[in-house]
Amino acid sequence: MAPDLAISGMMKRAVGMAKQASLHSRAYVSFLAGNGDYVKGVVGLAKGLRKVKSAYPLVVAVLPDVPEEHRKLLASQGCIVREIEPVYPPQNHTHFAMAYYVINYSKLRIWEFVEYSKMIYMDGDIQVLENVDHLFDLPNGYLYAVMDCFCEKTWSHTPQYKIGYCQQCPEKVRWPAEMGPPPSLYFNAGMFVFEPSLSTYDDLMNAVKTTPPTPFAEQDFLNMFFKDIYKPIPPIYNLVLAMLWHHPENIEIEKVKVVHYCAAGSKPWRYTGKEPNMDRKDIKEFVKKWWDIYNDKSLDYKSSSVAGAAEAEAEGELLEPVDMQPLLAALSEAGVVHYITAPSAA
Ligand SMILES: O=c1ccn([C@@H]2O[C@H](COP(=O)(O)OP(=O)(O)O)[C@@H](O)[C@H]2O)c(=O)[nH]1
Ligand SMILES: OC[C@H]1O[C@H](O[C@@H]2[C@@H](O)[C@H](O)[C@@H](O)[C@H](O)[C@@H]2O)[C@H](O)[C@@H](O)[C@H]1O
Ligand SMILES: [Mn+2]
Repeated sequence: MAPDLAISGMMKRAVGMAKQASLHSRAYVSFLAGNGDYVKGVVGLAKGLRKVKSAYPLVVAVLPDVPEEHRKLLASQGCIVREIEPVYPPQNHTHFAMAYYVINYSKLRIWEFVEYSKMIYMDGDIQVLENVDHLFDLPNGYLYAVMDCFCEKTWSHTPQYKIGYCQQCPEKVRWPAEMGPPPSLYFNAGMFVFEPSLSTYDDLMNAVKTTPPTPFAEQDFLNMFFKDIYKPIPPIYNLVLAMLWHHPENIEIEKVKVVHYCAAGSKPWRYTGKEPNMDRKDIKEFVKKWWDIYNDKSLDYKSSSVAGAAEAEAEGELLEPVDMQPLLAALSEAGVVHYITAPSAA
């Protein structure tokens, strides 16, 4: 092959690697605990992100109790599996809205994933229907998430539920002055855009040790902790399904990009249609969308090395390992200075 062609091929690879490396400073991240069926949710999310051609990988923070078989399944779907240690809130007699919520405090470990400059957290019961990579370009320094709704029975312990107040419709039942200031804007912790940081992580770990647990566990805690830098984003980025029957006026269903199957009975992999609201046409359609993605074999992960090598083989050009140093030197002379230097050959 003529030298200039060889160089251009190597240039392409170098830029590709640098792009890939710089892309790697961003990732989606989910969370998996236990040996139950939530792994299906995370596999579904991995396939959904592939379907919308997201440019970023999906990291999955797994607790030690996630079996090897589930970790292998996630890796086979292209996920980057990272084991984390559990995080427990201080002991007290709080009744969580759902008993299992206590394990959700372990989500806080993702602030330690500082090899990524920006991440989008998504619960395993979330599905992405349209590409939302542009959220990574939101200005740094804030936590972005969708406002939650206080109208489900799970909120019956709260003053806002008792008086029928919800931040989704603050004019409908006004917050009475005699009850002091209305609650701060409150986000659903099933999806949020954040920046990993060791100092924030340390502050979170210290704060969680001294903050009495409350019914919505880590979601309440995260809302307290990030109160001053929380920025609401539109509900199309995390459709908490209960919004469909409590606040349909706030939802443009055809514009929904991310669906959060958090309403009781709405987890697609356990769906029976028997719980309240689960026989709704829109719920059935969202559950079907989830299953269509989950069952779509064309969305299974084909590892780039396998796929790439197969394509290269097909093009009669086997991918040889390339010494990137001369190229990176050439790139730096050409002013492409922000590349990640290839690992030294030694
Ligand atoms: O047994 C469990 C329970 C929860 N989760 C993870 O914790 C997240 C939060 O729990 P869930 O979505 O059930 O809470 P909801 O949003 O329904 O309140 C899930 O999406 C999973 O990612 C898990 O992996 N195993
Ligand atoms: O551990 C607390 C959880 O609290 C949140 O779920 C709730 C919340 O959305 C309520 O508003 C709904 O009424 C309820 O159904 C739903 O389960 C998060 O989605 C989840 O990730 C996790 O933080
Ligand atoms: Mn959830």
